[in-house]
Amino acid sequence: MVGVVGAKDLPAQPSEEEFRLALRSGLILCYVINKVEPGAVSKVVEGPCDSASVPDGAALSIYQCFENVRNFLVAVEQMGLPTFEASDLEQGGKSSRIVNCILALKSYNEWKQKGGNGAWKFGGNLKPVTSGNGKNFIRKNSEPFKNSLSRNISMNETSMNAQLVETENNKMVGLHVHGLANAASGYHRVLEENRKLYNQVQDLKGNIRVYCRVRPGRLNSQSVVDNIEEGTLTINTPAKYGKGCRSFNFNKVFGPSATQAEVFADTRPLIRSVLDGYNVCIFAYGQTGSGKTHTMTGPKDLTEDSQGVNYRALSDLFFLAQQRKDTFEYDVSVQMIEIYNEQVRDLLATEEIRNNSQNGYNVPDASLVQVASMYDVIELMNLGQRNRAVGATALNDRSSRSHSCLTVHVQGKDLTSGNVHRGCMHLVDLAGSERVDKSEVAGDRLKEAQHINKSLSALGDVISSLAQKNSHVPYRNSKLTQLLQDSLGGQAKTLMFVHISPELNAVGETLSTLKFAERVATVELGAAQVHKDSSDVKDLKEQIANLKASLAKKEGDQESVQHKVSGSPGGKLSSHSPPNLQQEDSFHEPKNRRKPRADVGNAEVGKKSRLRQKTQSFDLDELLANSPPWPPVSGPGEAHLEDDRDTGSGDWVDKVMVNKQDAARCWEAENDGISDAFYQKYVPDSSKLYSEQSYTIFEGGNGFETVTTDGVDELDAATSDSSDPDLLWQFNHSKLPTMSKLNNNSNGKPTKSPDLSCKTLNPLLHRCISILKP
Ligand SMILES: Nc1ncnc2c1ncn2[C@@H]1O[C@H](COP(=O)(O)OP(=O)(O)OP(=O)(O)O)[C@@H](O)[C@H]1O
Repeated sequence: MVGVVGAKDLPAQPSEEEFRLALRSGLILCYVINKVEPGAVSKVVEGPCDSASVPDGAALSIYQCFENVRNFLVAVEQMGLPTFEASDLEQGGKSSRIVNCILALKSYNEWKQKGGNGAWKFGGNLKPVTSGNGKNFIRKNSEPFKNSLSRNISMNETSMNAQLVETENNKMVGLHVHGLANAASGYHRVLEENRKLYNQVQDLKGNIRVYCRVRPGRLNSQSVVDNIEEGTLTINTPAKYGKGCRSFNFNKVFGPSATQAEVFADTRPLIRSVLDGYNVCIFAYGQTGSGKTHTMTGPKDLTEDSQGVNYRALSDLFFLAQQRKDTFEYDVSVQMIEIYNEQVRDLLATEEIRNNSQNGYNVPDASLVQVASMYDVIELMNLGQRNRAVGATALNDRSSRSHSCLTVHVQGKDLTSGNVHRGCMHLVDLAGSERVDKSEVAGDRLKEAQHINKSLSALGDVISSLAQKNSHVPYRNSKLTQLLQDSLGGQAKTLMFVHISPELNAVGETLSTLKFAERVATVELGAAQVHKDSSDVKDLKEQIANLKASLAKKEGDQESVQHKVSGSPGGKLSSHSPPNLQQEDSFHEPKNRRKPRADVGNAEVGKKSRLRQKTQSFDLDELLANSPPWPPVSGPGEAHLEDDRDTGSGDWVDKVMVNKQDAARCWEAENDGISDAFYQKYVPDSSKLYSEQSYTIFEGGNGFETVTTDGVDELDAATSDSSDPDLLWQFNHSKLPTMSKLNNNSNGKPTKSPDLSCKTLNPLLHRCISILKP
């Protein structure tokens, strides 16, 4: 009988929607009875059954229950329904089992419809007593039972008829909702398109991209996050911070349930950029314990799914490089450093290189390790992680006490044109800001916290200056800002992941973090530029090499003639030569100089044992210079240009950040005898310190020399700026003294190596040319 109702009112092959509605209203009971034969139901079962009152898969369970009561019970249990006594259902023949199963479900539905409070108990009053088919089952039963059964059935019919009416209404509502959903999805499409366009405009302007990630809340804590929608995060601010809701807009907001893969998906295009020769910086910012390390590296127990941005970025890089292998040959190497208590430390050094020097800026040699596969990278990153300064605070039992930076250098050679692209990527996990009272730190931890907060505040100052397009940007106030200078003030593509903790007790830090992040998003870096070394440049370099060789030869000849004439090494020609050029005369490159990256090798090695670790001259300047060292002159309207101009806009000079004020400081430092290796390398000519058009080059042993920009000719232009990367690379790295060498100097005073920057190159080339001119 029950089946008759179903047969009358339901189509033989209901649509998914009809099935769903029937499921919701309980009509499915009739339907299932009616459609007992396999196929009819199973087809629908595979469709969506997003019922509010009957969980997904209910239909499958109902179907299964015809076969086996135990299956039904298991399915019911799997659906999260309360279980009931199997004995209630198992007795009797197939039909009685079916009826009981159905009544059990029916009873469950009714209980749900009434609000589902308390524990559900099987409310069926049917006691199956006989075996046989359904007809026998009903016919053979006692009068009271029959009455009870027919009462039940007629009640069911009435309620089902009512439910059918409701179903009609539901259909109408369903259609209406469907229309609304369509409109909403259209609206979201428009929003998405707007956001894409907005992002494109931002890219063109070179804005720093900001993605916000909300960590899952701690157990039993109240969340301040009111709403997350695409790029908007709304925070419920408590009275203390001006009660109400405050919204923040970012390029993207990831909620607590966002997976590592989802977070990385929006970062992926940047990885492609590195291979195309752009500089990229991805850094994680946020209060301590807000999830920075989780995003950048992953949790302590790492699995493939939980790997953070660092691993995924490198993995993608190798994947893309492999995809392009027919057209490009890539060479990838990595460095890992940390800035701990304002000291830069190498995280990949296999020996203990922890700095215990007392004299301030003391940087160990940093290892640049060529990698050929993810395997290499994972090994290195594990090593780096182990070496990282980590400590427990009240807010995070594995708090990073330093800023860490994984730098990836990529050189790609276009196999067709011979052009070389150089990209560099900084992946920075900043130490978390913390309120020392909250994190309950003391002693060393307190000192660390103070350093961390100080450097983050220096970062804030830099961001403010950039946002306001100030002429002076105080990069030099911390190692962190020096490290990020290229990325914040150069033509890099920069992405900041800002992290927040959703707990109410962190709302103060959350709001200030979000305000800071909004500020960061306004910083315009100018459109990023690709770093490409064309074959023209290669020709020029060859010419320079020839000139150098000829110069060396000619000078050697002249000197020997001079010796013969004067009989002394301090002969006439020599004494008239500019003092530092005497030191640099033949451009001999030191034995330990870094090889041009093209010589380093290619990315074919894949085994652990073949990791090649090169320890080389390093300090922060070098780290910075290790990014392709020739970002071209900045685009118009950029705040940092001012600083560049101060220092002659030369890219390399830009990197060492010597501006007038800094130069003055260098000079003071020098004269005060302050042992500061950073300054020691870049000692200005005091007499020319404030001359508008003068550029300082380095002490050559006998004094200082200053080169003016006047009369820069074509050759200068070709060799002094971004177009001559390899030379700059060599000179920057070859002639700078290593910090370890500086520290080991027997008289305790650092040696001032003669240095050659792009600026020193120009007069030398002039000189080459003048000497070589007939
Ligand atoms: N999105 C997330 N999903 C799951 N767990 C997370 C998430 N973000 C952070 N956590 C967990 O929260 C804790 C703190 O995260 P994490 O160490 O990454 O914070 P942090 O910002 O790097 O802190 P600090 O600045 O002190 O180093 C860790 O146990 C981490 O696994």
